Amino acid sequence: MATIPNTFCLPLTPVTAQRRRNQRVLLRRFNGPHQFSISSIQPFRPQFVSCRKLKCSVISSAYITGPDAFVSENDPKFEESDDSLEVVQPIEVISWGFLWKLVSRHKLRLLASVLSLVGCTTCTLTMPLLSGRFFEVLVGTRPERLLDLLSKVGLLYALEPILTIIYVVNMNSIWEKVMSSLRAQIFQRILIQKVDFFDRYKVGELTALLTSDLGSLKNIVSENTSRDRGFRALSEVVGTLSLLFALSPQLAPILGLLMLVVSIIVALYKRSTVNVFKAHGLVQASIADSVTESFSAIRTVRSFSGEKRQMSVFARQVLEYESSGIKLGTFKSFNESVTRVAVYISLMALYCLGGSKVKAGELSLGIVASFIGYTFTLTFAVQGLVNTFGDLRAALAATERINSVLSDAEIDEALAYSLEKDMKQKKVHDETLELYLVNGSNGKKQSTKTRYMSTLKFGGNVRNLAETGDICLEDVDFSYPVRPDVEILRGLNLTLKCGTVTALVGPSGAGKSTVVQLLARFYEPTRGRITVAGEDLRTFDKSEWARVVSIVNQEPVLFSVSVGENIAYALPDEYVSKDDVIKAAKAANAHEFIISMPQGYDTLVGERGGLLSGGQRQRIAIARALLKNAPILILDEVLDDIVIRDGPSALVKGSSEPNSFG
Ligand SMILES: Nc1ncnc2c1ncn2[C@@H]1O[C@H](COP(=O)(O)OP(=O)(O)OP(=O)(O)O)[C@@H](O)[C@H]1O
Repeated sequence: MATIPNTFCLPLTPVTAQRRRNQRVLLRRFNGPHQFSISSIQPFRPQFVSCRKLKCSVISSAYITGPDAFVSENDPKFEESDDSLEVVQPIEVISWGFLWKLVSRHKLRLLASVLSLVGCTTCTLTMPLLSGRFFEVLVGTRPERLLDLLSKVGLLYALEPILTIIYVVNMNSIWEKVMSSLRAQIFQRILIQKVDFFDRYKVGELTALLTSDLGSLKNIVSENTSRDRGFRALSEVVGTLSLLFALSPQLAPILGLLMLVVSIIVALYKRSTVNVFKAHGLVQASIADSVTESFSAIRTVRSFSGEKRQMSVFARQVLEYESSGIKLGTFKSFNESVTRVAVYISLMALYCLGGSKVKAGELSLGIVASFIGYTFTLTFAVQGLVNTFGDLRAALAATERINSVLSDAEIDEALAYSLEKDMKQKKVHDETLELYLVNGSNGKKQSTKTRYMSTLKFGGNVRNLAETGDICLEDVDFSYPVRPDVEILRGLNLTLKCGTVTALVGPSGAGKSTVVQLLARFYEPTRGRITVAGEDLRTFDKSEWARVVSIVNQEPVLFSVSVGENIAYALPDEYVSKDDVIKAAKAANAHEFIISMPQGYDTLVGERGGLLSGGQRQRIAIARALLKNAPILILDEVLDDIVIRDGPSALVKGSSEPNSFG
């Protein structure tokens, strides 16, 4: 494993006597391969500055994710792209155009769906007509053989289910494929947001976008392919009305009126329940939120005996859910009975008017019987159609929610470009990623991307620079985007000398971890710049930069896979041999405890690594960082007794394992 030219420790707070002793150990031990320096950082007294200034400095269309790079000389690469620095309008994640683009990729299935829909509707609408004829044959007013008529009815009964299968299967397949692409696109879109986006939204809210909101969109087709819903209901309503006016212009208005009344009733029902539905949905979401919070913080709940409190919070929400559910039920029952009343009135009108016309010989018995059949067809179809409109409205609201969260949020352009570049150059060999390769509908965005991608410096350079050059923070100011009026860093100048270990010390909240986040480019300075070998970090492809920085965080997070897989995550796009994993674990002094676990490297670590101790988690995180073999290693509050061995170079923080350093 290569040496670590730049090592940056961020450990020492609060600076207790014990820790001071540890620092000395650190110093003594590092007088070998590395030089060691300690920089101190003082908390910056928060100042309230004008937000206007900060807002203006954000250039959303550029790959520069903070303000303009502070470059002493004119950089031709920046000038080339000047004309495209105008603000790009927020791009809707889900638009009609994009949906159509996804749907139209399945033209054959679409054709099969349309043809089978026409077939199904024809069968359905012919049935009441044949029932009418059946009565006429029975009473002898129609000179048709009963067997012929029954064979026609039998044919329709056989055809309709077959066509229904073709229709439902194709519609579902198209929509499932569309939804998969959409889900993948939205997941990717969330993944490439700037880090402050994740400071703004709770995980539960983001999860809801991908689950319940996209679920509403999915339902618009998957729950509306049955006979009385969606396109089938629409085609039945249109078909029935046309047929009725052709059969009997005198009776048709009765059913036309029925249709109007039923749709008004259902629409009124929907409208009056909008708020109850909304409240119901919100309570449902907050139940999910509170369940996630209770279970993920189960140890905190236990340690404070907070079970009763959590139970009471949950029960309050469940009761709210129950009460909105009961209200919905009451509305539903009114809707059902009023609709029935409308149907019965229409039937009575049909019996009276139709009966008198049959008696007067103006209308055949078969037509009146068909009309009675069409009454039910029309009622179910209209009800279904209005319900489908309700679903459509829910889907539109969900789409609006997704768009409002994601369209205005700022994508981390630098990350998006490098990810797209990797995928386009097929650097990532994974067939499942094909799902993400659907271009959005915005061509302008594409051309802006391509232009900015060309302004990034050649990626291969980054590693060389990081291995040989100092890292300098030059006059850096920083405020977190969620609290733009609180300055965390002001005018910070710091040099991390190449080939040395630098420790940053300071009181809690001074901004040490913030410096780490800036070095990792999770955030960009609000003023000033960070350079490596004199080059502004913002001129580098973000993924390339991520490859040259390894971080072990204060609270390292592990994935709920095996220990070995967690270490191998250092190189997520590459094949990592078990030998390399073991070598890294040994260097991080983690090998012994790993092999003492029941399944060794295959032991599962649980959610967020919860089945391991904090120290074990950190050792695995260090092994992961070492396997990455990045030229810059950042340790943020690594436990005092953690020892890293790394071939000729090593970093020790803490002194409780005197024999672990060779
Ligand atoms: N994501 C964030 N959004 C807004 N403010 C933040 C965020 N993270 C940290 N802060 C604030 O920034 C300040 C500096 O925090 P930072 O974590 O850098 O301190 P630190 O020196 O590393 O502290 P410690 O030694 O306790 O870890 C604190 O006041 C903190 O509240």
